[in-house]
Amino acid sequence: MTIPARTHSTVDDQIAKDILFIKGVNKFYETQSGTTHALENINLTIKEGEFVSIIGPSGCGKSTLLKILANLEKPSSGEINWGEKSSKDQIGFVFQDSTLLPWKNVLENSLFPLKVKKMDTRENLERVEYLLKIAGLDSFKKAYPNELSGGMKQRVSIVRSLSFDPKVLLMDEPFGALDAMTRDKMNIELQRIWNETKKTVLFITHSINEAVFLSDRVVVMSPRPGRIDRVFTIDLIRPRTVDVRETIDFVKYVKEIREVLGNDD
Ligand SMILES: Nc1ncnc2c1ncn2[C@@H]1O[C@H](COP(=O)(O)OP(=O)(O)OP(=O)(O)O)[C@@H](O)[C@H]1O
Repeated sequence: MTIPARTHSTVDDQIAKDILFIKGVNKFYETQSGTTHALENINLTIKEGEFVSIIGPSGCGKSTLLKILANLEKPSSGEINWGEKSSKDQIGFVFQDSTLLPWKNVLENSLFPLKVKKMDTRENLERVEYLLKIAGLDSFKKAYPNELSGGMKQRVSIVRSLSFDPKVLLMDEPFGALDAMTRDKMNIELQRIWNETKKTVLFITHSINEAVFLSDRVVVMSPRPGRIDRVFTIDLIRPRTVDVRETIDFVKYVKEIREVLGNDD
C-alpha cells in the first residue's frame, strides 16, 4: 500500500471536499445547580483529510463538541451535518485515558472493535496488521498492556480506533498524560499515521505547540460559553520534524495563538 506523502500542510481547497458541517451549535446542560451554557453558536466546516485541533481554556466545551459530533450528546440547538450520511457511522475515538483490555494482547485489543462490530473480514485484519506496523508495534503484537509504556498503549488505542477504517478520528487530549519526550514522539507517530491513512482528524489539546505542530487548522475557543474566537491556518511544510518548532513561522503561530488565548483571561 503506497500512498503519496503529503508535502503541504493545508488540504487542497480545490480537491478536498467538505465532510462535516457544524452549524449554529449551542449546548446547555441542565443540572441541579442550574443551567450551564457550554457551547455558543459554533460554526465550522471540516474538509476530508484535514487535521484540525481545538484549543481553549478548561471547561470551554471542547469535549462537549466532540461528544456532539460522536452523537453521544445532542446539541440544544443547531445542526451537525455530514457530507455523506455514512460518515456519521464511521467515527473512531481516542481519549486521554483510553483503556486497553488487560487480559488481551496488543493484537487482540487492536482487533476488538472488529470483533464487536462483526467486521473481522480479511481486509480489516490485514489493515490492523499494517497499522501495527506503521505504529511501530509489529514486534509487540503478543505483549499485554501491563508490559507496555504509556506511549505504546496510546499507539495501540490509535490502531484500535482505526481498525474499522473510520473516515473521521476524534481525539480528546490523547497525549495529555504522557511525559514531554514521549509526547513529542507520539506527535511524530501520529503525523505519520495520519499521513499514511488520510483520515480526517479532530484533535483536542491544551498544548499550543502540539496543535501547531500537527494541524492544518487550529480552532481557538473562548472561555465558557465556548465560542470560536479564531481559526488559524497552519501553513508549514509537511512532513514536519521537531526542528520545525525552531522556525520563525512556527514561533509566530504559537505567539499569535497564545495572544488570542491570553486575551480571554
Ligand atoms: N454531562 C454534563 N452535565 C452537566 N454539565 C456538564 C456535563 N458535561 C460537561 N459539563 C459542563 O460543561 C462545560 C464544558 O465541559 P467540557 O468537558 O466540554 O469542557 P472542556 O473544554 O473539554 O474542558 P477540559 O479542557 O477541562 O477537559 C463545563 O462547565 C462542564 O462542567
